[in-house]
Amino acid sequence: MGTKMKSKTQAVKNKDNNKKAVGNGTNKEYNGVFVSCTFSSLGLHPTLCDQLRERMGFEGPTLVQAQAIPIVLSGRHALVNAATGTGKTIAYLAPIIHHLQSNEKRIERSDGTFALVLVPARELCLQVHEILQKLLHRFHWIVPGYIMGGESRSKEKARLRKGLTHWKQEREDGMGGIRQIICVGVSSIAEGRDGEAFGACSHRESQFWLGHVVSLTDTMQKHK
Ligand SMILES: Nc1ncnc2c1ncn2[C@@H]1O[C@H](COP(=O)(O)OP(=O)(O)OP(=O)(O)O)[C@@H](O)[C@H]1O
Repeated sequence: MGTKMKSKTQAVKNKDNNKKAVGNGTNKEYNGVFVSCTFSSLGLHPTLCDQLRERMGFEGPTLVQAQAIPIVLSGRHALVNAATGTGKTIAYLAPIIHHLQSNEKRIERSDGTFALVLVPARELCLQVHEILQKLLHRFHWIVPGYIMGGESRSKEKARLRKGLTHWKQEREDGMGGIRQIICVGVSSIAEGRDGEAFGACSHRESQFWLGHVVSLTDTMQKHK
């Protein structure tokens, strides 16, 4: 990430909030949800765009992806609020992969964890992990993993010992060294704490917050 971290969170509210992207990935069937630009025009790496097309079957971005991806790529914090099923998962995963693969010196497992995604449910954790595995097919040096309650602790320990560049977990602990934090379903995670801040979201909407802990470029420089 070449830009300096800015302190303000950029709020992205999908104007077409009621329409869902759920489907087989064929853009033409979902007019109003998709925009006419391409993933590469948003600034994403060509290989990543290929993966989105070939592995996921996505020919172009949804509206929320087109609105959020350039903001996240620019290094700003973002709070994205849109109807469920509008494609928010790719809106935060694609920029993370873009940044992690963009360093001249490939990151290694021993460099530690760079990004953490906090999700409110086990099922979602597994879904996000599955998407990451597909998107990372041609970026084999970026290793995804997950930690969640009810799993074998020894397996989790073994995964952590080997090193995870990108991992998801259900709870917030052990965050040292992480540069990007994504909270999915912020209102459910924040419930009982400062949940009121997100009280304006209706039940048909969900949101994620993505924060840059420090500029990833600065971190990468240390490893050169
Ligand atoms: N660019 C795209 N082109 C075609 N289909 C897409 C695109 N982006 C996402 N989808 C599909 O849309 C569906 C919903 O995406 P996703 O789960 O990311 O939405 P979401 O906004 O994160 O939903 P939720 O708020 O429920 O977590 C999925 O089936 C996904 O494969």
